[in-house]
Amino acid sequence: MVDYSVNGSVAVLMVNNPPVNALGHAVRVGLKTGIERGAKDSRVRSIIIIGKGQTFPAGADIREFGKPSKEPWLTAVGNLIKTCSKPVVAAIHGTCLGGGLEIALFSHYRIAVSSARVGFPEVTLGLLPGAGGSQRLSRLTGLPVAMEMISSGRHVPARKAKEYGIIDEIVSGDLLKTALKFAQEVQSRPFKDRCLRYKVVPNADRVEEYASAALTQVKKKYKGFEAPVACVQAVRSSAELSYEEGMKRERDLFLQLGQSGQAKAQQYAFFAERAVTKWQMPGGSYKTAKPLPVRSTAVIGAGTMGSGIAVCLLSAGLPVYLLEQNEKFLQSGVKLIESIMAGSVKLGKVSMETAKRAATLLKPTLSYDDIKDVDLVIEAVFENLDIKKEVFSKLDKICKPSAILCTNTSTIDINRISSATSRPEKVVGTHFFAPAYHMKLLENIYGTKTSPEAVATVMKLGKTINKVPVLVKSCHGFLANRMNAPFSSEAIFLVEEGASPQEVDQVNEDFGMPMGPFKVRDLSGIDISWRINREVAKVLGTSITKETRFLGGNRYCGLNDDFYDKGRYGRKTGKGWYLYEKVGGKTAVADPEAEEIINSYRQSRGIVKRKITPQEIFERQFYSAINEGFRILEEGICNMPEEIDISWIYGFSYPKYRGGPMFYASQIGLQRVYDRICHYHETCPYSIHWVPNRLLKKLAENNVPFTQWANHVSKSKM
Ligand SMILES: CC/C=C\C/C=C/C(=O)SCCNC(=O)CCNC(=O)[C@H](O)C(C)(C)COP(=O)(O)OP(=O)(O)OC[C@H]1O[C@@H](n2cnc3c(N)ncnc32)[C@H](O)[C@@H]1OP(=O)(O)O
Repeated sequence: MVDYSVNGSVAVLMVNNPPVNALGHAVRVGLKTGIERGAKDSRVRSIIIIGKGQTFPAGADIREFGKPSKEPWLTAVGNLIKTCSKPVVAAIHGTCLGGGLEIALFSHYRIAVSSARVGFPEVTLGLLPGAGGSQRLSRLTGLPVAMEMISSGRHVPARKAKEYGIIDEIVSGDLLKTALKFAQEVQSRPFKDRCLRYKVVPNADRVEEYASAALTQVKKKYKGFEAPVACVQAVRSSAELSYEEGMKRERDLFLQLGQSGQAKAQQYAFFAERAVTKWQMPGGSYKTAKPLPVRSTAVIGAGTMGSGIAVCLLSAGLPVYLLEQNEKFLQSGVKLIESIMAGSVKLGKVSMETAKRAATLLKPTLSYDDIKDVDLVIEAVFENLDIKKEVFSKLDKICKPSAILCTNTSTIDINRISSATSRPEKVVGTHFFAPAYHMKLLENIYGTKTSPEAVATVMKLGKTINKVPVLVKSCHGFLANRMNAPFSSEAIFLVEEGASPQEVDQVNEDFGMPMGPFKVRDLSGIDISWRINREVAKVLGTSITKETRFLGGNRYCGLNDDFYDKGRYGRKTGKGWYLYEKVGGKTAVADPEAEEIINSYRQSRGIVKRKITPQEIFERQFYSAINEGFRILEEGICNMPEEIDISWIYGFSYPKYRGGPMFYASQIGLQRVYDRICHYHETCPYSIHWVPNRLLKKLAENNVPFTQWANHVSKSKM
């Protein structure tokens, strides 16, 4: 795990633990032995620590967290480095993160190649640097930088790290050769004062000012997360306490966080995000299917979604033909793209260089002929089967045979769309979430005839455009919207029965959702949900009237329609479920007129308003969604609960510190969740989504641990 060799007067400790050289137990033992050996070796006058392969150690081995820790601990290894009688040089490439950066900061010198990145991402795992990083970084960088770096987990590029004082030298050429030269040079220099423990924290007298600014920022930016606050507190103690006391304070905070449910959930989410990349479908998987190259693209439809999708492709450096049916729509799409790009530059999300290049890559057009040679097309026209089929029939005639034809449908079965082409194997769903340039989920959907090659192509595309792609099998609503349907319907039913939109939103926001369902409805537009309901009715061969109480055998609430009839479409009209300060405003306040609409709706239908508890609000929304999640698993729409959880985290901004709805259910206990679902099945009749799911029942009855759930999912279609 750590290879020891001597080159002239320099010992080289090469960490060899692919893929990321994580500092698991064997590596810690190897480093300890290597340092002790180097210290004793009479040939050796300095020591290098370097990573083999793609990176310097990228942190502790996260898989060891939660298990009994085995000595030597990282701090003990670090203390050996720090007190070594010979100077130790950390030679950094790739990602020097977490425990890796701890090792580097214990070393006496740090050199790095310019492409390297350093950081303390522990906070993203619900933790803080646990081997003294919060005490040593501030001594190098000062308090504000240390507080920001540690509470954000940001990866800092080598050049910036040099500016901060973290890296001593940026080097070029072969890292080992340069490091050997550097390690020889430092042999004649005194190095005891290189030990960070003896440095004073710059501007320690301003700690109160820095800490209060940092705390205000993290509480706003990472609302609900415990770790960022603890990170600031740990760095703060580096200025307020002695080094030893600060180390103890950091340790206490680390242990507190480690025992919290948040850390467990965030570490689960880390591995879940990686698990979903290992997709499988009938006839192929990430192991067997090869993606086709995507060098050019087209987006059909320059509305809000189409323009947002174009921004994603352009930002990744892909040329995009933006196709519309008339000049007016086309120009409005181009303007929207320009304004999204300008906004992203202003927020520092996109560099000016990328924005300028994007402008040259965008090719607005009205002609299908222009897109005949592109490698991949994404259709983003109105959510209507007939219109989509018309577009796909044209694409089939025009596009080259190898082109991948994607649809950004949010609900329609891919098989119904691909039937309009002679090449259903090339048709795949790529469902973006609004706003497309911001939300990270890309729900990729395969139909019965979609080829693994087409899936491999869109899974790779997702990564290229910096999204988190999740693969699901086609069905109405797919994974995310299918689960969101009961969640969202229950919110309206709760208001119909007596809750206020504010009460429902509050429960959701207290749980950690960034916005309650009624604020979301106001944002996306009440007219949009009105129209979707009509489309659903049309597909079911019926229509919606004031008397409609059931739709497709399910309970239906017409409250949304009453708001629509009053022209209250949400933010875009300045009023919806809430009142806004202006048309397009963002500040939602309760509105007596909205309350009046709700009251008269209840009166006209003889509904007697009742008091609804926050617990009922929570359970009816989240447990109905969880029940649907189990149905999705049972039907093989996805293969593992991780795919559901990641879809909620990145598609609906579900709080990562709760892991996702399925993980959350496992923490509550499946038997309890199942019992409550049975209760609502009895007390809330007429909603198919309350029929208790069989898979859930089976897993609950057999007390199956979360990690085994996927084994009970139907794999018959693989
Ligand atoms: C007393 C306690 C003292 C100290 C506390 C120290 C705490 C820590 O160090 S916490 C860990 C801090 N480090 C991180 O959080 C880094 C996590 N990793 C990443 O961000 C990325 O993996 C990467 C930037 C390092 C590389 O990205 P990429 O090239 O895209 O690869 P993948 O993310 O797909 O990862 C490949 C493979 O490696 C597994 N993996 C990555 N990091 C770790 C890790 N720290 N421990 C264990 N395993 C790790 C990852 O799961 C992938 O595995 P699979 O191929 O099986 O999916």
